[in-house]
Amino acid sequence: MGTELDNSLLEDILAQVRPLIGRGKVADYIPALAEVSPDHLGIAVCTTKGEIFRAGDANTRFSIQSISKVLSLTLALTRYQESEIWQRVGKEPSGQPFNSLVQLELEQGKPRNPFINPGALVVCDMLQTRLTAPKQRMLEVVRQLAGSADLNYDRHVARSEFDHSDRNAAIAYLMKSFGNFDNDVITVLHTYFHYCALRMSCEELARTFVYLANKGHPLGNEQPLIDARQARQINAMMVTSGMYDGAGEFAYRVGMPGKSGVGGGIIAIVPGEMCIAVWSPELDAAGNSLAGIAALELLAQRIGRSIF
Ligand SMILES: NC(=O)CC[C@H](N)C(=O)O
Repeated sequence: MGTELDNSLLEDILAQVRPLIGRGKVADYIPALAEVSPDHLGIAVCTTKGEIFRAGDANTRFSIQSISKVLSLTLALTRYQESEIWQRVGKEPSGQPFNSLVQLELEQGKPRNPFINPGALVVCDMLQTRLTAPKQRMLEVVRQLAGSADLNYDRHVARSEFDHSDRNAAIAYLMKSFGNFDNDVITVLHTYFHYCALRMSCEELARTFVYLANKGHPLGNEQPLIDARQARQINAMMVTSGMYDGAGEFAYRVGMPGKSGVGGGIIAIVPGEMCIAVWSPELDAAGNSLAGIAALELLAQRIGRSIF
């Protein structure tokens, strides 16, 4: 075991990683994301008992981007048989950038996993089929999980991504050409971009995703969102695919299931114990938060946690 977890430990960790700001690059392929100041740095922890620890900009909301891919998969698991999902999307790491088209063509339009863009687009296509109002439903679920009734989409970010959607549109149309996409591409892109444009703080993220540390049980809720086995399976896929082409490095340095977004957020899970959320907008070459990974690495060392 290591140092006890408290707010001052988190403050200390942020002070240690702050000098890394300036070494990464804020995502600019979605212009609205480039408007965010690179100086933000926040961390929050939510334990399965509901204790919250925080430091820095833990309560500032930002665009969660691909962290939403975990939420869309979770929602799909509540609406579909598992076999229906896994016949359309795989469970293997891609070893490619999150928005790559190459593998998708070679593998007949079946995405490697639900955490790269093609996989998440297929999952959103499935949600579009089964939910009458997929954007509204997601908001209800996330507001409930985070305990924040005023959580919302950042329409400016969603619009900006829609205006620069050629690559994601190409991915969706390619899958449609292989028969792995049922709904209107533009409609599904719209849903997907809104999910990515959810604005949440580290504290809200840590509360929201603690169900993955708690056998599928959201905070303060007797009813599980998904079952314990499914929570374990999502964690396993986060280890292999949650950080794209940086998954190996992240497993090596941090040793926890993690999921990143190009807004600079990362969630990490210590099964049975806690969810940690970090935010620093500058990214490394794989599109993961540079200082965010460093903060998680330090925290894992200081509290002596790893799943390995
Ligand atoms: N890795 C990410 O966060 C990418 C999400 C982003 N909305 C995209 O589709 O490109």
